[in-house]
Amino acid sequence: MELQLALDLVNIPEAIELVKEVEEHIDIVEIGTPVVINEGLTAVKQVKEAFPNLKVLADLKIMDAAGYEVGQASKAGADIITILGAAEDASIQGAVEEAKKQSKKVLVDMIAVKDLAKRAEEIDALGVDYICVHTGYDLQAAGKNSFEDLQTIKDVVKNAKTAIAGGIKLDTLPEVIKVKPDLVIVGGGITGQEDKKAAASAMQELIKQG
Ligand SMILES: O=C(CO)[C@H](O)[C@H](O)COP(=O)(O)O
Repeated sequence: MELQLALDLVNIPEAIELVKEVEEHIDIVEIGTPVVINEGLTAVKQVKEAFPNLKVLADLKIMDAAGYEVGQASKAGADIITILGAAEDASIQGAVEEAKKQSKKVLVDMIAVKDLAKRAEEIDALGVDYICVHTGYDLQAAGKNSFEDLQTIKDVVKNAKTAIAGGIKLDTLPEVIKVKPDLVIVGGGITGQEDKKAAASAMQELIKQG
């Protein structure tokens, strides 16, 4: 099980400072969608250059022109690129094809997908690397989470790794770990803490214990 730090509400220098604090406790650093919107793919490039030993995920949440966008993110140094589960199969296939060419990985974000089991099964057959259940900020605000959804996709996904994101904190992490995702994605649960290093370290420890 790996730990991904999601960076959403920072600029590039802040992202680099934050990763410095926690780098020994994380496996993947995510350049979040708001950061890419604000700063462009140069955020991916600069973070990858600063931390060549960490995997960098570009959270582009691709919906169309997938092959091209995966290509651009790959050029910038992303190791993993996200596409939406709601995208057309042709787009997901395009993303997978380009990622394979570039020796990169594709994570499918299932945010807003209604029939999770059916879509996860379909997407799993398209050869993606990760399928991620995700409660975004707008539904977190309404008190929702994806903990039950993780089991739903684990029941049908046979090939891809499974991942979960959305409001995971130290006190809810044990509930997530019980379902055994391959990847746990945490933003505010680390970045919103006074002692970010301690939060990341405690999460890493729980994950190691499985
Ligand atoms: O993709 C995202 C929002 O769309 C976030 O990166 C993801 O939800 C993780 O952040 P947090 O743990 O703060 O919810």
